[in-house]
Amino acid sequence: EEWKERGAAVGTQRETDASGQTTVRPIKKGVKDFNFGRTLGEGSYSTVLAATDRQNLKEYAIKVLDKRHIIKEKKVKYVNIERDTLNRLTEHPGIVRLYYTFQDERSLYFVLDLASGGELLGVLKKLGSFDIECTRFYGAEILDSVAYMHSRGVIHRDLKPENVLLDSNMHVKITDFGTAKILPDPRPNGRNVTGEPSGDPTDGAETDRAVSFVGTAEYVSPELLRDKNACKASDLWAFGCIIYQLLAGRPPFKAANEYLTFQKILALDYSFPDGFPEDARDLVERLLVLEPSNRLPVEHIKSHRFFDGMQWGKSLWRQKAPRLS
Ligand SMILES: Nc1ncnc2c1ncn2[C@@H]1O[C@H](COP(=O)(O)OP(=O)(O)OP(=O)(O)O)[C@@H](O)[C@H]1O
Ligand SMILES: O=C(O)[C@@H]1CCC(=O)N(CCc2ccc(Cl)cc2)[C@H]1c1ccccc1Cl
Repeated sequence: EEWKERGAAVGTQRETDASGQTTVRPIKKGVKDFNFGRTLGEGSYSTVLAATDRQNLKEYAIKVLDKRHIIKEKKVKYVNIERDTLNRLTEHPGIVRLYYTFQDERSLYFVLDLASGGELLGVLKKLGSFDIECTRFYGAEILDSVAYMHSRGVIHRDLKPENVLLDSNMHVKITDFGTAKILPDPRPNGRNVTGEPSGDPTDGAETDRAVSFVGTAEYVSPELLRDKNACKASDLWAFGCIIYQLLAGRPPFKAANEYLTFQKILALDYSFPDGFPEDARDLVERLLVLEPSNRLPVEHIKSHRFFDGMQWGKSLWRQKAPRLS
């Protein structure tokens, strides 16, 4: 049962011995169960390879981490956070799913959904910017995925187009949970247990230990810069930056270096290019708000006029992705 709640091994195998005694055990996969293919990308501590399961011919992305490098760089904590968050986020189409973990003497392996469409950032760079229809669709899928994460007590903390991957049907697959914040299980007494940002700035704050992580400069929220506290609303700040960037082709806060970018964020120093769509502008203005508790909560974002007519829930994920032109 332990492995089930960890969610890491999704398969089970049944073995019946001579005496007819059947035991059900989690499937233990290993390197030899896969044919490794092309390199999909490299991280600071990882290499991600395409791989095929030799039994069911399913294709996966396998993230390989070198143990010595992880230990040397003191990143063991991030490995455990990535595993724990992925084990919590197992029931949503917009989140890269973890199927198995295994290891050998040199490496750790995470067997993940293959997102063969690459990064949203790559598509955005190629097109320059998105039209309203594409921004609505990708905004909706990202928001739906963030809402699910928050309902499971996970704050991503580094949302950005680079971490929004695309699957073979060009639907969203959010990745990179090594720097996420896992909230203690929601307290029953009056806390906002639906996972909605209660706007309470200490909601998910890392009050128990010094925050060592700050996200990517352009998407970092003011509260993280000011009080070193990330909360669910910090992901909604990043979401606002992403909506702006999809339509404008650049993020709202970008300066010559990180320090100047942080100054712009803390001063809310940004402006909209001419022709920026009115409805989107109104939405972004309600998200890029310095006080986390004054940001539009998820349910209000879903009913904002920018998303008028959007089908939320399962049909969002069943519809065809709009052609990116
Ligand atoms: N599930 C996946 N499917 C397809 N490609 C992936 C998948 N996960 C990661 N990649 C690609 O592999 C590359 C490395 O990803 P990885 O998460 O290992 O490191 P990273 O988070 O990008 O880098 P860093 O660790 O420095 O932040 C990325 O460019 C990403 O686009
Ligand atoms: O939680 C798990 O899935 C197992 C549990 C047993 C185990 O030993 N590991 C590896 C722990 C670990 C983490 C970092 C380094 Cl550098 C070395 C070992 C975990 C592991 C195995 C493979 C891939 C990732 C992880 Cl966290």
